[in-house]
Amino acid sequence: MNQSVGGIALELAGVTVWVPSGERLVEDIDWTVRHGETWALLGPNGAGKTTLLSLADTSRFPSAGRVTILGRTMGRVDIWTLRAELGAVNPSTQMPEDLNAEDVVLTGRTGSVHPMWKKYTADDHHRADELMTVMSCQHLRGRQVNGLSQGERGRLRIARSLMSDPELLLLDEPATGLDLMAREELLSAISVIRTHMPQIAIVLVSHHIEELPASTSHALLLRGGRIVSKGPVAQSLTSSHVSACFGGDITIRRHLGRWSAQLADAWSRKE
Ligand SMILES: Nc1ncnc2c1ncn2[C@@H]1O[C@H](COP(=O)(O)OP(=O)(O)OP(=O)(O)O)[C@@H](O)[C@H]1O
Repeated sequence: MNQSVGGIALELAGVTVWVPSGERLVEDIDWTVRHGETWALLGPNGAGKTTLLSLADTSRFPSAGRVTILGRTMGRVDIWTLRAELGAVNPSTQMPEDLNAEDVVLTGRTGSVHPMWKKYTADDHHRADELMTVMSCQHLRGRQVNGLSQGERGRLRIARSLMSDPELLLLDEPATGLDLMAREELLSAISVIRTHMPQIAIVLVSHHIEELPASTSHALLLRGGRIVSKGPVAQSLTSSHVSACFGGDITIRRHLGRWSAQLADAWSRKE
């Protein structure tokens, strides 16, 4: 299903998730992600980010409320069909170490761990090549996974997830554990996706605002399972909201599209 920019990709309405012990992991969440938007899902440890992402990738059902993904409401749809239309990227996903990079990307076409050679057409090979260029990993084409760095693997995983032409891309802490250059290469590649796929909706989970790509258009800040702020970054990603979210007097700055955070008293001591 090809959606146009502005249409709803993901909608959570009155969503609460609780566990058998009665603990509420997220509560009263209303959240709409539209095609063409890149959302950052931010919050401290235990805020509920993974819980929200697991609702969006269909691996968890809400205890109350409604989750609608690409026009289909959870509980009324075959989740396997829906899952095939999502791009969900988790840095802990293993790739067969003996495959070369292009083959790994191709497996995204069939959603399989190992290549299903008979199913790939010349167009698939061409698309894999294009996506490796988008994610700045075309030079890795013939290299085996076991020789790739964490940053290279991260870009490859995203290229692989784009092979199914997902309308919704979910990125779980993509920059965690990367060194400075690998992080910067990954974040600029994520921004480039937007240029090539203007209609795709992207949700990216992070603890750190320094790890947000410049293309981030919206943010949802969570604390203790509840929303602190949400909406376009100019309104939601402010010093006061980030301070309330992480607990501290935090000053946010934006420079050349990217964000940085500093404790306000640390800043005043420097001056
Ligand atoms: N199955 C469970 N049973 C009980 N509590 C849980 C369960 N899963 C998660 N929690 C709790 O729910 C809260 C939210 O967890 P979640 O993993 O969504 O947070 P998070 O923002 O992703 O955290 P982190 O940044 O540390 O990954 C945490 O307090 C966590 O301990």
